[in-house]
This record gives sequence, structure tokens and C-alpha cells, in this order.
Amino acid sequence: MFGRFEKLVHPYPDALPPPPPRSFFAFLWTCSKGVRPWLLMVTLFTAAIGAFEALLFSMMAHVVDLLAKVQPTQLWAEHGRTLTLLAVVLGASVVFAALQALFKYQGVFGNFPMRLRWNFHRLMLEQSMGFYQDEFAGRIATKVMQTSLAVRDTWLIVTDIMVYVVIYFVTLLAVVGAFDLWLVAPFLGWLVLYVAALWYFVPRLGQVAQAQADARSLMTGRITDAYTNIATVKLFSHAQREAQFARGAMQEFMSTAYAQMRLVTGFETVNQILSVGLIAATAFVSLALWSGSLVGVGAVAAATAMAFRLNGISHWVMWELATLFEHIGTVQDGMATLSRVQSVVDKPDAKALVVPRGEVVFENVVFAYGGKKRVVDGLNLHIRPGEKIGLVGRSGAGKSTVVNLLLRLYDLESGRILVDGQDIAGVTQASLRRHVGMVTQDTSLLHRSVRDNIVYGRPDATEAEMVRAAERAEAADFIAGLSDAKGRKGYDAHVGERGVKLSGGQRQRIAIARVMLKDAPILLLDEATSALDSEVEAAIQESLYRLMEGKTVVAIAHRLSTIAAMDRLVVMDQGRIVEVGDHATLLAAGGIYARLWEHQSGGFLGEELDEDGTPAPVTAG
Ligand SMILES: Nc1ncnc2c1ncn2[C@@H]1O[C@H](COP(=O)(O)OP(=O)(O)OP(=O)(O)O)[C@@H](O)[C@H]1O
Repeated sequence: MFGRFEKLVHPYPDALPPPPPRSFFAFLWTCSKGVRPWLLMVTLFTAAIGAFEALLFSMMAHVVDLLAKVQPTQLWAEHGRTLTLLAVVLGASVVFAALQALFKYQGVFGNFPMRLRWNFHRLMLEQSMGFYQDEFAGRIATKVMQTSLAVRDTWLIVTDIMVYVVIYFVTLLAVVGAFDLWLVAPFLGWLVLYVAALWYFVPRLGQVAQAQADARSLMTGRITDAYTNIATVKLFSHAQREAQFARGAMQEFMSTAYAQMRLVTGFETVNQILSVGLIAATAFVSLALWSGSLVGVGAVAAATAMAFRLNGISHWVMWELATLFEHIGTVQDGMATLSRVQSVVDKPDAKALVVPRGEVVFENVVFAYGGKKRVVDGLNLHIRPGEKIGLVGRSGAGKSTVVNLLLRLYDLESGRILVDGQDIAGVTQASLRRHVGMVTQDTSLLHRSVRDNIVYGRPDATEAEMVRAAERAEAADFIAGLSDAKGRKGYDAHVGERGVKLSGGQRQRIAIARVMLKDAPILLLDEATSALDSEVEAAIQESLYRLMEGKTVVAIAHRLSTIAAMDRLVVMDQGRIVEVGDHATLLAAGGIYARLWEHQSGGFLGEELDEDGTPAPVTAG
């Protein structure tokens, strides 16, 4: 039976929804897709329960009146049917409450936020690199988690708790009104004052909660920052300073906590005064009516009991309203990120890229990060199928940017990039990236096993293919010796967050193995061997050359010796190509390349290439 209700809302729908709208109510409404019928069921049963609770007092009054009139020995004989009916009504209320709980807890409570997380997470994975460079990864994750919960709670507070309160109060007025209209007066008077108190306190509590959330994230941010950069903190012996820095944020948090607690004490007191006033007024009015024989004892008991019960409810409502404001704040905050329109998107008619040859053409490519200064400025380059290009230039010349543009991590300002004649802006991003293998300078690995990290390049690869790739990347030997804290060894060992448990060179070799396994026709190497020592580099260079066979390659390296043997070297400066040629031609030309080479080789400008065409390795200066 639970299972049936648990399956009402599918937490992982297949279809990826478009980014939700950016206005608050539209956002909430869109988020509720797939859950609405069940939210409505919760509302209906809650309304029934609210009405029932108030009617319970009327039933109680009825029983009390019976007791006042009937002889004890005659009670069952005369009123047995009425009492049985009351027992049946009570029993029915249990069924209502159970159904409400099933819809609410089994149907909505867990599934609704998980459905939102699943959708938001997939939307975030589709976001461009630019998006992630503007936002902290941790903040995005927090927004995905928190906003999902806040959307659920906003819906539930409105459709469940508020409905309960309204129905309860309306029924209550009807019940006391049925005793005598004068009895309605204390409750209405209380309502006016209570709403005025809410009017005053709830927005203030909402504001202070918002300030507190900001102060909390500042405090957490400072503390996390210190832990993340613990090496720097220790290196400079700044533990004290860090502690003081965090204390500043803690104090800011405390000031919001004090402000909040003042409001709470204020409201608690006002609420208590109102409740006592209501009980006293109800007792006074009902007793006065009873003295005039206008109502029975039952009405006095029921009206006073209702006044008592309202005391508890009024408390609860204030807190629910205050958290509602907090949730609204969280939703509004998360909305800005989660409803961001994706910037690099597949065209509706995008086809899969086909790469029979591997020709790459840059045509008048212009690009600026965030539309500001041009980082690539009118770049034209024709890379023939199977050609190996070395991209050279000073730091900041735009080399990595060119490589990122070929992967379509960003969209161009103008111009086109063609792969085998197909504009990469018109093909699906997934198909483009399937055809491109890339090894970058700072490889971070996923916190999974070594095997999982390598087969990330080709999930359907066999074990033998995976091991072969590791061997070719000179990684097999050190992998055999790996073990993690849980005793997993070799390819099963987990590598730690971002691969921190491995050395830079080891990480790099796993990354190279991954790309070897992927075996894509276009290969991009961005400082691929920079983290390796000379011995390993020499060994890997061999396998990289093997990897490059038959592929179109664009390689960036600061250590020019590693790319000097490429078919063509392209020298960039300030986003433009300034020199093109092979190693010898560029040296002879005496331009930027010759100067860079001179720096690195200590002035041996005319250095000869080895027999195999590779210049003797030199270390960067
Ligand atoms: N995500 C980014 N947002 C804004 N500007 C960026 C971004 N990435 C790079 N830049 C800027 O673009 C310019 C080119 O950077 P790029 O990384 O392409 O140079 P590079 O030639 O690869 O340098 P290096 O050799 O140091 O890696 C630099 O001025 C850099 O500051």
C-alpha cells in the first residue's frame, strides 16, 4: 500500500524540462509539474481534517449537553445511537488523516524535491563553461539542494498548513456562531489583533532570517576557505589570523541571531497576551450567555476549549509563516541561478558530427570572454586532415582559448569553425566532443576508482582495452602499486577528491590513458606533459606520438622542445596568428618563436634536431 503512494510522483522523469521561468510565481508553478494532482489531494484531505477538528468541539458540546440532561443509567438506552454515530465519525477521521499522510509523506514529501533536484542537476550539467567560471561549484550545488526543498515547503505550507488553518477557523466560527452569534465576537476580535501581530512580526522575522542566511554562508565560506587552503595557511603560519577572520563572520551571524531572538520573545509575549485575552473573553461571554440561559453547558465547554486550542495553533502559524518567508527568500535566491538560460545550446535541427578525415578550419574567428576584450581576434587557420600543429605563444596569447573554442565550450562572437566542412555551431555538442580527445595541464580526476576514471574515455571498453591504454600511457606500473584507505588496490583504488591522492604526473598519465582509450580522430594537448618528469615524459612522448598517428592534432606546450617536431608551428600573439612554419623556418625568421626558443635553450639558437626530427629536450627557463 505504501508502495502505491510512493509511486505517484516519478522522481526521475526522462524528459529534460526547459529552464524554468524567472518570475517567482511562474517558477513555483512550473516546478510543481507532475505533482499538482497530489498536492490537490493533500489540500482536500487537509481541509476535511481542519473542518473535522473544529466540528469535534461541537460534538463534544453535544455530549456535554446530553450528560447534563439524561439520567446516567439511561444514557445508552436513550442516546446509544448518537454515541455510536460519534464513534463512527471519529473512526472516519482516522481514515482521512491516514490518506492525507499517505498523499503527503509517501507521495509528495520525498519525491517532489528529488524530482526537482534531478531536473535542476541535469539543467546545470547542460550549462556552459562560462557559467561555471562565474559561479562557485559549491554554491551551485547548495542552490540545487536547498531550492528543491524550499519549493516543496513553500507549496506544502500554502496548500496544507494554511488551508488547514483557514478551514479550521471558518468551521470554528460556524460552530460557535451556531451556539450564539455573540460568541463569535471574541474570536473575531482575537483574529484582528492576531493578524496585526503577524503583520508586524512576520516580515521582520523574514528579513532577519534572510540576513542570517547571508551571515551563515559568509561564516561557512570563511571556514571552508581556510580548510580548502590549509597548505597556504600552514605555510604562512596564519592559523590565528584565519581564526580571527572567521570570528568576524561568526560575530556578524550572532548579531542576526540576537535580533531574531528579540523578535521571537516579543511575538511570544504578544501571542500569549492575545491568547489569554481570548480565553478570558470567551469564558466571560459564554458564561454571560449561559446565565441568561441562552446557551447550554456544552457551548461554554466547547467555546472555551476552542479558545485554548487556538493558543497552540497561533504559535505554530507564526513559525510556519516565518519559515514560509525564509523559503520564499531561498527560492528567489536559487531561481536566479537555476532558471539561467543556457548560453551554449544545440540548435533545434543540430545533427551529429561526422569526421571521416579530420580537417579543421578556423575562419575569421573572433571571441571575447563575456563580450569584453577580444582574446581571439580574426583568427584564420586551416589544419589539414592528420596534420599536427604546435600552438606557441607567450602566456595569455590566447592558445588555450583557441582549443576551448574548437571544443565549443564557448560560442564565437563571429566567424566559423569547421570540422570536415561542418560548422561546429550547427552540430550537437555531444557528437563534437565525442570526436575530440583532450589532455589538459591540470587534470582533475573524478572521486572514483582508477578504472572508472580511465573508462570515462569510452565506457564500453573491455578490461583488456582499459589495461592496454594504461600501459601505453606508462601508468600501469604505478597503478599496480596503488591502494586506498578502504583497502581497494590497483585499478579498484579510489583516487580521492579531484585525484588529490595521486601526484600531478600520475594524474596526468591516467588522463592520457583515458584519451588513448577514447581514440578520437582529433586530439588536443594543452600542456599535456607539463606535470611529468623528464624520464616519464620521454617515455610518454613516445606513446603520445603513437597516439597522434593518423589523427589531427593541436598541441600547446610552453616547453617548446616537446612540440618543435610538429608538422607546423603556429605562433600566436594577442589573439592573432603572427608566425606560421616549421621549427627551422621559424628559427631562421628570427621572430617571437626564435626569441622564445632562445630563452629556453639558453641562447643556442641554431640547435640541431635529433635524428628522428625531435629537438633535444631542454627545460623551460
Ligand atoms: N574564463 C575566462 N574569463 C575571462 N578571461 C579569460 C578566461 N580565460 C582566459 N582569459 C583571458 O584570456 C586571455 C587568453 O588566455 P588563454 O588562457 O587563452 O592564454 P594562453 O595563451 O593559453 O596562456 P597560457 O600559456 O598562460 O596558458 C588572457 O588574457 C586571460 O586572462
